[in-house]
Amino acid sequence: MPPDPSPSRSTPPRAVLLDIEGTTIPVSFVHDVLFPYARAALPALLREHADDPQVRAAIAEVTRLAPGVDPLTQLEAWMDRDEKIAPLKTLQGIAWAQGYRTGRLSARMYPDVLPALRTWSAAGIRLAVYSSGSVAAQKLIYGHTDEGDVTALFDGFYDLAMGGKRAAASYAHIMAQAGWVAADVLFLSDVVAELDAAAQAGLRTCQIARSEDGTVAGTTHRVAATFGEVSHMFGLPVAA
Ligand SMILES: CSCCC(=O)C(=O)COP(=O)(O)O
Ligand SMILES: [Mg+2]
Repeated sequence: MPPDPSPSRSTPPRAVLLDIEGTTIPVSFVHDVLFPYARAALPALLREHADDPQVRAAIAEVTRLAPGVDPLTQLEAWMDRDEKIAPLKTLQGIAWAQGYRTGRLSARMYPDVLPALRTWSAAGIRLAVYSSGSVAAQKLIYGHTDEGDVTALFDGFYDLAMGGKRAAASYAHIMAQAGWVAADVLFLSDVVAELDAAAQAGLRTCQIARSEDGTVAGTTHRVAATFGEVSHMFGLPVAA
């Protein structure tokens, strides 16, 4: 197991920054439920809500990034490649809002996540989210879980407005916005490239390798299969 490279590794982290897909929520929920829902809803959203200021701004951004291409065609191409592009993420979030509101969508969290987050939060560990999904979509997913609304656990929500998850500068921006010191913060993600970027910015890192998702454990970061293992590995309080 690689050592935790943080200079303050002997003390537990004071804050935890969390990826969503593959870390707190199964990849299958995002790919088999959320993404198809948005794909099916987007044509009507673009057709019927083109005057909504948020929709209009997102479509304008799609057109700026892909001039001369029909916006829906471009969005579908990005979805085919699971591209993390801000206007796509904004529009997906708007589409999901309706699904959550009507009760057709409810998020399944991994069973080890909430007990750990509640225990860490109760012990004063600060929690924040960093996902490619828009901040609105993050608040929706955690506002509509099978366990109810859990958004109050988090102090901050960060999305692609901070930059891409594979760029070290994005983590530096989040540290500045949150007022956190990088060495005090543990970043949890299933994706090694994201962990590499966070480590470059000075954060402590742990890969979450879920067997359900078939995540392949890397060799350059510490690896845990559950949040319970994370607690033991980093000296965080353990859920009862
Ligand atoms: C806010 S839930 C949907 C997440 C999403 O759209 C996505 O692309 C997954 O991003 P993550 O950074 O959480 O892996
Ligand atoms: Mg992920």
